[in-house]
Amino acid sequence: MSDTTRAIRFFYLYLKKYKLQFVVIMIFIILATWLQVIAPSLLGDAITNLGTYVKDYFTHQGAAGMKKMLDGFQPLIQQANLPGTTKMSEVFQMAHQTAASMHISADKFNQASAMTINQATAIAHSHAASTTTFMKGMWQLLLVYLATGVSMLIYTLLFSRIVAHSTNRMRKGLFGKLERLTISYFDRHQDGDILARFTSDLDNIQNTLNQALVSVVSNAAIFVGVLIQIFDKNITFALLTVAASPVAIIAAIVIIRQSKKATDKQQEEVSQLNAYMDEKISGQKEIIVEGLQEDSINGFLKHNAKVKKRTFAAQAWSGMIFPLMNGFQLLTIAIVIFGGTAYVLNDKSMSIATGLGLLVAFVQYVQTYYNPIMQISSNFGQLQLAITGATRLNVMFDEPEEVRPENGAKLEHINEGVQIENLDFEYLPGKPILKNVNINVKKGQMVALVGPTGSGKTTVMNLMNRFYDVNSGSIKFDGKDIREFDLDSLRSNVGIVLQESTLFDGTIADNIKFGKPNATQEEIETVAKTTHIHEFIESLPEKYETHVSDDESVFSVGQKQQISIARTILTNPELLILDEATSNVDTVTEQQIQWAMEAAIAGRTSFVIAHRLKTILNADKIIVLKDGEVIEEGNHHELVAQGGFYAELYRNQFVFE
Ligand SMILES: Nc1ncnc2c1ncn2[C@@H]1O[C@H](COP(=O)(O)OP(=O)(O)OP(=O)(O)O)[C@@H](O)[C@H]1O
Repeated sequence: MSDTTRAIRFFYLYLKKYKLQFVVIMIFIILATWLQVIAPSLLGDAITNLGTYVKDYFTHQGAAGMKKMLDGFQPLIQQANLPGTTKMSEVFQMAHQTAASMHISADKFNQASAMTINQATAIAHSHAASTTTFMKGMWQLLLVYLATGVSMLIYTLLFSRIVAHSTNRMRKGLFGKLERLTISYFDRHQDGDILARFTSDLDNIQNTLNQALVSVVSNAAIFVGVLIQIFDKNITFALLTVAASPVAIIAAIVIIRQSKKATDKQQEEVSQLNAYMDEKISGQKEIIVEGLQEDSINGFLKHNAKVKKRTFAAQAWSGMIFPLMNGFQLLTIAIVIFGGTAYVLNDKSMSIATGLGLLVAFVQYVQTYYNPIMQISSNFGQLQLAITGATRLNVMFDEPEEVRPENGAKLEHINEGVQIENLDFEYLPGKPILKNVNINVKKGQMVALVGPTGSGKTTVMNLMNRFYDVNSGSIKFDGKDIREFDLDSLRSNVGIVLQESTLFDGTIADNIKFGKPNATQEEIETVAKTTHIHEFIESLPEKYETHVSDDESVFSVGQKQQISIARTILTNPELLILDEATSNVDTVTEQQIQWAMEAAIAGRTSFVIAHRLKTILNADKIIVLKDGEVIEEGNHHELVAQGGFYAELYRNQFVFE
């Protein structure tokens, strides 16, 4: 499936809910388009009406009208030799008398005067009619502009609402998905990359839906509407209007293609720069320790220079489209004026006012015709970003989720113990990590896992609460495969203290009661006392209400682990897995961690991944792992007596410490 098809499928899934709103939006887009299309025509008509109105106005008001009227009376007035100030009724009266004295029959006189009066009345009527037509045209135009604005406002508001709702649903869906993903997804993806899906990818989709999509749909409608309208109005003028567009469209396609290539390269460079910065920010302490700041800056400058180069290229290509289309628009206006004037002058049957109206209307049409082409081409880059965004979100949505057994049994207690049987596991196909591991632990026993780095100790822990599932063999609680338990109940009964503890944004109290939000202050303080961190917390000005986060912590690494142990004890898990902190901690903290661990382990079935062997001297069982295999098993004295790998390890560490 192509990226565009996947993106369309993605948008369909999220937008199909708003079918009715889309129908209303389409109605208003079509209405606004139709109004915009007829506006130039109405403007042309108004110009024609204005011409007639002005002509009639002068005919009626000006010299020509007066002359025409007076022409009829001229011979009579001259013959009567009257002063210029005489009123028309007096003139008429006198003219009548004079005509009688000149032996002009009353009939003839009446005929002549009636002709004059009719002429004046016709002019007055024509003037009144053209005034009404002109005013009506102006009102129509005003209403059309007003209705266009209102229609655009309605569909834009409706669209904004849909966009806000749908992107909100996308964000929620994405976060929900994130929570359901397997741990291996997080192993394979950098934090920055995951975060980018929530920020830049969603932003691109939101901006495109908000601006570009409405614009593309309405502009495509306007384009079709203008085409129909111009060919309906006048074929010669319409042909003149579209004459240059094939060349314009070919030029636009070429530029858009180049622009897309340049934008892709720009984004590649931007993501490389981001990855570089991500790496340097998280490793800043090491950079300072090693005095590598200058190298770090030089590396940054190299990436930044590449981004600058690619950004310029992308901007140059995408910036070209607008002036180019503007040029085609101006060229077409010139074609319409020259070609149109020649056509109007050649067509004897067309009045000057009609010709002028057509010219004005088509100069307007050229703009309405090119505007959509310009808008669609300039929105293409934004559309491309949204397609990329939707594709990236789709990829995340398609990731496999944790397998949750339907109607899985609720785990409440572990009454007999934990059995790991013939367990094989590999993270990556063809690279076995654990090989035929067998461990049997009775309820309440403490088992220690020891072995060199990379021997698979943490991996055993990862399998115990189903971060990963075994490839073959099984892990059983009281003889029941852990894959048959409801995942939430399994995890809430398996407490894990990780080597590197995390603090969440909130107070110290919030952090301790993380796994049991309704814990009382008394319960919180009890576990803090058990893990020997209470006194330190009490020494802080705001005590348990001190604000902490993973970045701004008041705790040392060892103290963080004490908090983490307190947090785990509070949830009172049936099985405890403890990965001892390897980081250098001072002897006082080490002793406090040791006490905290002992308090956590007491009476509980537990696995301890030990790095300092003195932590596990009292373990009921010590499992020695090497290259993913159990090579020795027994308690401390038995293993020392065996004189094998463990005895060697113990001797080395003892000498070292
Ligand atoms: N997510 C992963 N994807 C692929 N390989 C992994 C992953 N996690 C660990 N490994 C590999 O599995 C092997 C066992 O790792 P594991 O973390 O279980 O060792 P460990 O005994 O706990 O080491 P350490 O004492 O250093 O914590 C190592 O070779 C490691 O590189």
